[in-house]
Amino acid sequence: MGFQTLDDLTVAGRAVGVRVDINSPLGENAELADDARLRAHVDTLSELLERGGRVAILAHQGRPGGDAFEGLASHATRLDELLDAPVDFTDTTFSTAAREAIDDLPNGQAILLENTRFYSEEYMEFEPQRAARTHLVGRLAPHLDAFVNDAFAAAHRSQPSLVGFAHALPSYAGRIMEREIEVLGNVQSTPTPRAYVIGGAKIPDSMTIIRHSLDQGLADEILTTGLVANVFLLAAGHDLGDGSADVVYERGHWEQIDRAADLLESYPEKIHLPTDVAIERQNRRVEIGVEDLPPAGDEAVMDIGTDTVETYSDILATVGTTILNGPAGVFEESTFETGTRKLFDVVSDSGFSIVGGGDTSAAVRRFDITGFDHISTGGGAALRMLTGEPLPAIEALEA
Ligand SMILES: Nc1ncnc2c1ncn2[C@@H]1O[C@H](COP(=O)(O)OP(=O)(O)OP(=O)(O)O)[C@@H](O)[C@H]1O
Ligand SMILES: O=C(O)[C@H](O)COP(=O)(O)O
Repeated sequence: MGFQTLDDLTVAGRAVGVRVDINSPLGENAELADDARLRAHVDTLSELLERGGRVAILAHQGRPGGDAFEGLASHATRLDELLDAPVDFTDTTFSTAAREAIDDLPNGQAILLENTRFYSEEYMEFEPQRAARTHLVGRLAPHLDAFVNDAFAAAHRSQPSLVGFAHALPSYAGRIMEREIEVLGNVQSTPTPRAYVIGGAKIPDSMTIIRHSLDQGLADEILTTGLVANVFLLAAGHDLGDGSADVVYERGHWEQIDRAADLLESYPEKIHLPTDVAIERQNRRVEIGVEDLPPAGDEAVMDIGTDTVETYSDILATVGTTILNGPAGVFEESTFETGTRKLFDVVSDSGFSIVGGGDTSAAVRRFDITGFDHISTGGGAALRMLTGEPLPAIEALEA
């Protein structure tokens, strides 16, 4: 690995800035609705605190203008509960008060600084050298002895707190970052044959993963589900009816049908499409074979069907590794959760299994499925890593 880890860092008595990704779903009153990302960082934070570090935690929440763009007070309260050491909060990020609070931190105690994206520069992307000259990094770095980046889920952004500190201070990968790079960056070393189960709604990213994994010889089987499968079914000449076609069209994915058609032409034996699908008819789930498409009126394809789950399970029983990204259907609705629940269950029992994606992880938690070998904390970051794209925050750690 071309970067240093916590094993290389002298912690006791030193002020350590730690960038985490605790960007989380919020409830109606802007309170934390899911603490999974906070729990994921407990290992790194506890280790630094137990080793006597004075820990200043940096994080973002939401995007400027978005619904989830809120402060981090409730995140601090939850971190304080999750960690054995006290976690304070300051409602500014790099003001005099915030910097004094860092200077005054006793050994083994932490403070969470306010949402980094409250400051305009943090929502811009820079080269590390330039990011080091932003107000956020420029004002905080002199109060820190070292920087730890554990925010793998945001590693695809070259924003100041993610790449600038790495230029200004001795820098180290946190435990999440280390493990994600080890697993997602070494897919080529996992047991073969490999199946990629690709679903969900991020069609362009999914097409890129499928193309990359097949062209690089990483994938032996591609099992398509979710909206991704709908695009492949359209590319294969199936008429999905107005309901599904409208969804693909409204989300601007119409041109992705050509990419799917090219993939089917290049790899006809490796790419698998659903043989049956679930549609909504009079508020009930009805399964139909793809030969019976299109459904009536604006009925939309919302899930894969039972036969497809069985066929895919037979393939998964023969592989050494499965990489899973994206739910198999609209799992948020109980009528259409079956495909996702059953298929995820099978994947969790098959060889070595890697799961990535925010909604995918949410589905894993919702159905309480255990047994996966690696559940990535990242959505976009995991996707990019799986397609072989460099991630700026990791590159900054390696520089
Ligand atoms: N057939 C379908 N029609 C419409 N939406 C679908 C269908 N199948 C799955 N979805 C939707 O796909 C969404 C999840 O897709 P997405 O690609 O965002 O997952 P993810 O990769 O796990 O998440 P992220 O990349 O955001 O971290 C869910 O909201 C689900 O309802
Ligand atoms: O949730 C995520 O994917 C990360 O926290 C990055 O958030 P962003 O997509 O708003 O940059």
